Amino acid sequence: MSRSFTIRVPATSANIGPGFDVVGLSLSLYLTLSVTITPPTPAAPAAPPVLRYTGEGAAEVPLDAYKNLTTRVALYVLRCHGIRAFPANVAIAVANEIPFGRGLGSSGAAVVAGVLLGDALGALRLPPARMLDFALMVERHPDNVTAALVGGFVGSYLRELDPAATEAASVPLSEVLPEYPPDAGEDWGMHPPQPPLGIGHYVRFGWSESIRAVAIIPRFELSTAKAREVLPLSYSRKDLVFNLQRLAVLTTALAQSPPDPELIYEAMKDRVHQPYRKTLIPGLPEVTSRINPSTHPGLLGICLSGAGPTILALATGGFETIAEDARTIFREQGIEVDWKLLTVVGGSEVV
Ligand SMILES: Nc1ncnc2c1ncn2[C@@H]1O[C@H](COP(=O)(O)OP(=O)(O)OP(=O)(O)O)[C@@H](O)[C@H]1O
Ligand SMILES: N[C@@H](CCO)C(=O)O
Repeated sequence: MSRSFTIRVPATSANIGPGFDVVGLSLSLYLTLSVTITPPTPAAPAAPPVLRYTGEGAAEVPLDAYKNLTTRVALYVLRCHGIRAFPANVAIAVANEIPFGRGLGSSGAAVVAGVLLGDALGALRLPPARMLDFALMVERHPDNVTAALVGGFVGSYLRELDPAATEAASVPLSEVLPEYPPDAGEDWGMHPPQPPLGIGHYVRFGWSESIRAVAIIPRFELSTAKAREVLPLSYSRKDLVFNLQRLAVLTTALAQSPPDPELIYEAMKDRVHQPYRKTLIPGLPEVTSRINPSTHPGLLGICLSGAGPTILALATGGFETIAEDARTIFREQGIEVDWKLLTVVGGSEVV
């Protein structure tokens, strides 16, 4: 008897202005994996996983299960539990709505989908906290993966680990997710580094039902790695206090009904990452200053989504005007955009 299940993981927007590497929001675009496992028969003998892929990223994503990010994460989870290989005859049809490298958490979704896939294929029944540990061994900042896993508006921190656990959690990614060579022997990669217990901890904040997210998505990719390279290693006390003050207010202000635009617009300003990323995203300062609650009724606040280049506008109305005016500002810089009106959704599901 064949077995089928579906994994659905939402897009996410990290930071929301001042909450760099801390807060994330799950949004209504999905990475969906439809998985079927068929037991081998004499007519259909055991075969390695077959991946099919449609939607965002289809032209560039590897379909070899030993190279694809999601299936490599699944294999990492399986091997950490002593399971050498994928079950025979696994077919995975991926449908992806989350654009790659735009600041909408595509890699976080792929990693979370991989953890859920490994858990389901190995019948491991890992609790969510342990799943988060596995996701954090691959994507080292917690904001996207936590929101993608548990859903909603979420804040998270990484626990301070003892020296042994710190070492375990800081092994190079190439050791966690090795490129499985085609000629690898049976035992190759069988002893990957185990995640320490309880790396990430989170809390879900309230969210006002009236708030929607307008994602203004430039038609170019910006890798998170590149957008992190431009950030300084240290910050002034003034800039850190600027962000802490705003983040403390923002986490409660977005739950209030009705939400207060004056409070939220100021609370979504940032001095930790956006000022440095403007060199990679022409038009960023203009969009976030020229679109404000005075010029655009309904707007609450506006920020870079994750590492960019997407801009996230939180609003209770005036969505189309906000998006079209952002389009005009980006066009002045020679950048074309698409936009989507999104809602805040629940976390990942396996059904
Ligand atoms: N569904 C997927 N399957 C396989 N690989 C993926 C998938 N989604 C994303 N990736 C990989 O992740 C890369 C994008 O990750 P990156 O961290 O640079 O951006 P992002 O996650 O979209 O943005 P951000 O982290 O700022 O929200 C892609 O180029 C691709 O290599
Ligand atoms: N907090 C991360 C999110 C990337 O998805 C960053 O801004 O680099």
